[in-house]
Amino acid sequence: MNNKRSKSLFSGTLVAQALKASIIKLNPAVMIKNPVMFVVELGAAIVLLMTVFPGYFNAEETVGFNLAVFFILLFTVLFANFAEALAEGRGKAQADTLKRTKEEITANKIIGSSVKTVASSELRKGDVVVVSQGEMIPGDGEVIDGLASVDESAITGESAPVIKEAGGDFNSVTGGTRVISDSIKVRITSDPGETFIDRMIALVEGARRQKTPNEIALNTLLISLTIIFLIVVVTLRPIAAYVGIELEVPVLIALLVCLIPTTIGGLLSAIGIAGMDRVTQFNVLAMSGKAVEAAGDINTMILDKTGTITYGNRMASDIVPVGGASLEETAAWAAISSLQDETPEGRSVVEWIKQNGISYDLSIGEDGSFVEFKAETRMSGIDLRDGRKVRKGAVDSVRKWVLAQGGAIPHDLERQANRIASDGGTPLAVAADNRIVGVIYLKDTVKPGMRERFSLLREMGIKTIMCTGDNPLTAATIAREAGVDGFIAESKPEDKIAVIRREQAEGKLVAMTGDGTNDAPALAQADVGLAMNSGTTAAKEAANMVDLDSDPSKIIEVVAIGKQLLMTRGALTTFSIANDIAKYFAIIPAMFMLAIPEMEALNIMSLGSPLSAVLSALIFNAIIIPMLIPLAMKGVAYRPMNASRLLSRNLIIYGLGGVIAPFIGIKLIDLIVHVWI
Ligand SMILES: Nc1ncnc2c1ncn2[C@@H]1O[C@H](COP(=O)(O)OP(=O)(O)OP(=O)(O)O)[C@@H](O)[C@H]1O
Ligand SMILES: [K+]
Ligand SMILES: [Mg+2]
Repeated sequence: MNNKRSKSLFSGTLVAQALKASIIKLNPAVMIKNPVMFVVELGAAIVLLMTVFPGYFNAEETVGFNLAVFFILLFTVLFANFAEALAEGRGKAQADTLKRTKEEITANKIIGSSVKTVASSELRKGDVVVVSQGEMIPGDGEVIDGLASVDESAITGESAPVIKEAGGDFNSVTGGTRVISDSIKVRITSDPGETFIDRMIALVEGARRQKTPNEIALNTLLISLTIIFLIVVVTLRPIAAYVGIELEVPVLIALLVCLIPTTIGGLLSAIGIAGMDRVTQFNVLAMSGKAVEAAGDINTMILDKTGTITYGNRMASDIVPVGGASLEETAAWAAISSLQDETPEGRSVVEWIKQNGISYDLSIGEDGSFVEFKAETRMSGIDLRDGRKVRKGAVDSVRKWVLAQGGAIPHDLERQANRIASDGGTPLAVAADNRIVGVIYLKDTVKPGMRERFSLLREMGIKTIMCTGDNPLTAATIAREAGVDGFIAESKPEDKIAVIRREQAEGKLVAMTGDGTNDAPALAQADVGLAMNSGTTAAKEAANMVDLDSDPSKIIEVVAIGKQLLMTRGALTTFSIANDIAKYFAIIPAMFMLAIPEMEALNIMSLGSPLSAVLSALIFNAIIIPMLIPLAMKGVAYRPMNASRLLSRNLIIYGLGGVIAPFIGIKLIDLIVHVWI
């Protein structure tokens, strides 16, 4: 995984800021948002009162013990606050860097036929500005005229400039990035305060962080456990009193805190924040924590062929005449149909012909009207001024088009096209008027390592479906080569949304990537929609994640990060609850030994004294929180495997580990504590 923005987890300033924040967070009005920890804080307050006014509570003999309990409880809360503050701190640091790029800049706003200099904060949706070489783009928008190379490193961290041009899928620009050559006219698409950088700042700062449904469910469980143990402990006192055992309030509070799920209660929000942070470090902006979690639960992943599974720079690598045409004739028509086709495919056709030294009469194409490539028609070409029409495109589309013109299909077309397709290439048929003259061989290569990545996804139980506008034979070849589970060929943009709906109807969660305006509905429909930063504004607004590096295959890693987040939360919950159960067995005998020394037989751990046993359990309960902070922040070690194997593995490691750890920990702490008591 690339980690361009990664900062050290425990850098000095971050720790110092987090320490300060953990004290500020002691404010009960803030603590109440974390009910488990709020109970601990309340317990600390009660014990403090008993320490300060011992006479009032009949607690003269135990002032020292009470004071110790108070401090341990206070630190338990501080440790939990520190975990959260540390997780938040990294986002805050990142937000500060972003804010610097947001400083007020001036904009050249076009009003009528004149240009007026205004502050960027005065720009509103629909305004048009000119941005020239060296200037900062004053707001998010779409290029409506011109072409420029733009340095987007302020938001992407990537120093290589990107080309932005009017029309097509590369027209969106982001405020705060810089034009480094040429000049463009930009129509502003967002009002102040709602720009991409604003959203990014809010995201990394966690300002809009809301609890996810999973977190809410887990929190409800933790609160229920807390209430149950509160009832148990409160009723324990009269029951014990009935049989003649008097249990001191601080001891009962210590028992309560040991029993309630403080470990996960203290780390829960840090785990969530750190999970989102990992996605951000990976240069992907997730609009919500919910999106990251959904990524972890994905069952089906829809991937484009061209550019996602393959490199996507489909280049003409051969031209094959059919129907008795000569190579020169075929090449000439291929070139003329591509003269104004600015797609990489179109440019590569002209380039191939030039490189192979084939000359043709350029003037034929003069004054013709260009027919742009569209995913719907799967063709591009030109209508010549003499009335003739030239097309190139997907073989079945061109075939239909020629038949509609009253033409015939050469008998060798299918053989040549199939040969190219079964090689994994894309055949483009070339037609002049009603005659098919040949086939262009567009070559594309599957990115290395795809097969391994898809088999990892399969192990995680995720089905991959490749969607392509290409013909079934090419699609099948690439699908086989890349090792995807299924494919859909000759798919139009609207077919993607149909696939998503079909999968969702079966109860599956679906992830997809996209960049075009026509991907927007599908991106919105998918549970996880990852838009490319290079893509259109519509795509970026519909998606719940944006990849700043515009690498569609990153969706695979995003899913892994989501899984890791869910696993980390599950593992630490298991560990926390297992811990509490173990502490129960350590502390209960000690409590009763306090009242009835004959119960010494229960002291199986042979702890120093009842008081030191209680304190040791409480100290262990506190320090386990900071000890687990690195794990909460970095996530548990992640290996792709199926859900049930993962569950049993984690139950063994974190469940069994959670039961054993307190016995060892408490025993060790008791050896030290006992010296003082
Ligand atoms: N510039 C072009 N001129 C004419 N036809 C083209 C051009 N580019 C692509 N095609 C044809 O149109 C088909 C659909 O292209 P499109 O870009 O929509 O899908 P794709 O790139 O093949 O698939 P994917 O959805 O995986 O990106 C291609 O398979 C090809 O046959
Ligand atoms: K606990
Ligand atoms: Mg495409």
